Amino acid sequence: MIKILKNLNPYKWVVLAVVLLVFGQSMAELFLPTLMADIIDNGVVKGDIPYIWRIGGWMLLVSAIGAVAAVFASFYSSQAAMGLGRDLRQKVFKHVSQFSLQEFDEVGTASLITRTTNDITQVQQVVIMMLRMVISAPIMLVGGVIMAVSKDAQLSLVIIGAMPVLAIAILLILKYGMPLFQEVQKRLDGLNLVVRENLTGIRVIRAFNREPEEKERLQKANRELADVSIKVNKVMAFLMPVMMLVMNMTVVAVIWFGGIRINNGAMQIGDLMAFIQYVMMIMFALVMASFMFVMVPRAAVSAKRINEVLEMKPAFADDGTAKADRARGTLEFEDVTFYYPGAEEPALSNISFTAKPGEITALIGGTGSGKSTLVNLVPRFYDVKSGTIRVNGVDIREASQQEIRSKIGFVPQKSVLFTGTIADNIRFGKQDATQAEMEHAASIAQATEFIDQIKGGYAAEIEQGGSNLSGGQKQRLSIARALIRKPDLYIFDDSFSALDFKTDAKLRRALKDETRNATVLLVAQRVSTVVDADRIIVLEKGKMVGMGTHEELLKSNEVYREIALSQLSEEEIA
Ligand SMILES: Nc1ncnc2c1ncn2[C@@H]1O[C@H](COP(=O)(O)OP(=O)(O)OP(=O)(O)O)[C@@H](O)[C@H]1O
Repeated sequence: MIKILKNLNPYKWVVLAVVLLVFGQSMAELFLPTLMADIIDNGVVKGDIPYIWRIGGWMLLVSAIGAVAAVFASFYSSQAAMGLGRDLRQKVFKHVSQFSLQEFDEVGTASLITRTTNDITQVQQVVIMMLRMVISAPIMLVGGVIMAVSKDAQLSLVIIGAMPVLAIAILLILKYGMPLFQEVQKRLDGLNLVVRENLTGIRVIRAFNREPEEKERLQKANRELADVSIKVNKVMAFLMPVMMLVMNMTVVAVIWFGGIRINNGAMQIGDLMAFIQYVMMIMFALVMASFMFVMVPRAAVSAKRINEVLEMKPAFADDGTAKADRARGTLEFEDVTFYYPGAEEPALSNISFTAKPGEITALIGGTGSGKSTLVNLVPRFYDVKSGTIRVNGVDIREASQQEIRSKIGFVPQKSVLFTGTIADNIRFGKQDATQAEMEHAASIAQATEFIDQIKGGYAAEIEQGGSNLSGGQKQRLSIARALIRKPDLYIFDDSFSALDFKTDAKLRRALKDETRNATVLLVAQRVSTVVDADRIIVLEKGKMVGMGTHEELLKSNEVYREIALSQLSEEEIA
């Protein structure tokens, strides 16, 4: 929590203003009962009307000062807390954007979302409260005690008797409530996960008529969150009544003993009334403090979760400074082995090959054989366990990730588009591309045909995730997005799978010219897509079990022949 509070540094002057204002407000509140006692004892009892007017005027002035201070304190404390929240969200988001995919896998996207939103809001709320209470509660407590003792020291013994009772009650409640707060945030993560999966997977859920089951899953997560929240609130619900009980009993005791003292002539009526108000203030200060004891640990749980993200170091540093321009367009894997975090078996082992400009290197293999893993290592989404990957003749760890990625045109397995127009999405690859460059990229990607037919053409809006386009259309746009960069290295991760055979063939023909001076790494499921590749790498369970041209592999490689035979007829192969 303290670490998080250090982020309040830019708002130190605002915080100081809050401190001063709250101090002023508390002082005004402490002063009022004394003025009231004065009015009663010297004005009302003696029937001195001008005195009542005069002191009444003072009371109004003091109240007004207190009110103005309270309003400004509230304004500035909100300003500081909101600013802190905004800065924290920015900081977390910026930090997360440096993560490799390994950290994303580790924390989980749903939890990262809760941590950047709900957890930060929790901290924000507590900071508002703390800014005001941390100062006012001690002032009211100490000031209240001093004033009460000054009014009647003997009667103050009642307060000393009440305090331990209140303290024990608060401690007991906190002991049961605290562990539950952590659970609430954890379950909120769980609920977010289910909601996210349900909303993004709505088509599949409906197609498989899984709505009732999914509804049940959501209800379960929702119920679990509600249950633990209710449990927390049940415990916390005791807090207020218990405190009110202790407070009222104390007031009753004060009136009882105060009455006796007034009877004996040891105390004045106005002083007793002021005394009661001071007792109330002391008790309220304790209530405020106990609320803080409740809220602060709760926010501390959130602060811990935020810190966990902020302290998480990216699995590898992005500190390379080399320029990736030693051997333009080459891609080299040298004895590369890779494990996913926590996996016992390597996802890739001892992969070596070299690809040169103008060449197409294809990767083929069964599902789960490691094809996507291999291409994901090139833009350094993950780091290799051993071995070296070189892009343009430079070890990708020696250059910055930005430098390496600027040389790559990456088309992922699952097309991801962003809200905006078709043009925005293609220009995502190169922001300053001209209209001509964009149209050229679209035409190579075989996207012109459908863009021309869409109402609005390049200016047509794409909905969230590209939901108003077909799978093949999305794929062609993500290909155009990569082509527009004119990179040294193209990576196509199974990027032609949603295209029909005719478009697939046309696109590959157009690509051949376009990529004449670049290296192409291509993952494919279809043998027909890879037949004219210069080099086909056959993967099985993360190992290279063959490398060569289509003809060479047909003759010499059993795994490849099996894949080919399962897709092409004997005549086509011959
Ligand atoms: N993020 C991840 N964390 C842990 N293991 C993973 C992760 N991604 C993939 N794997 C595992 O690595 C292996 C290779 O997966 P990969 O996605 O590279 O296969 P693929 O050949 O591309 O398959 P497909 O053709 O089905 O896309 C699989 O066993 C998979 O379970």
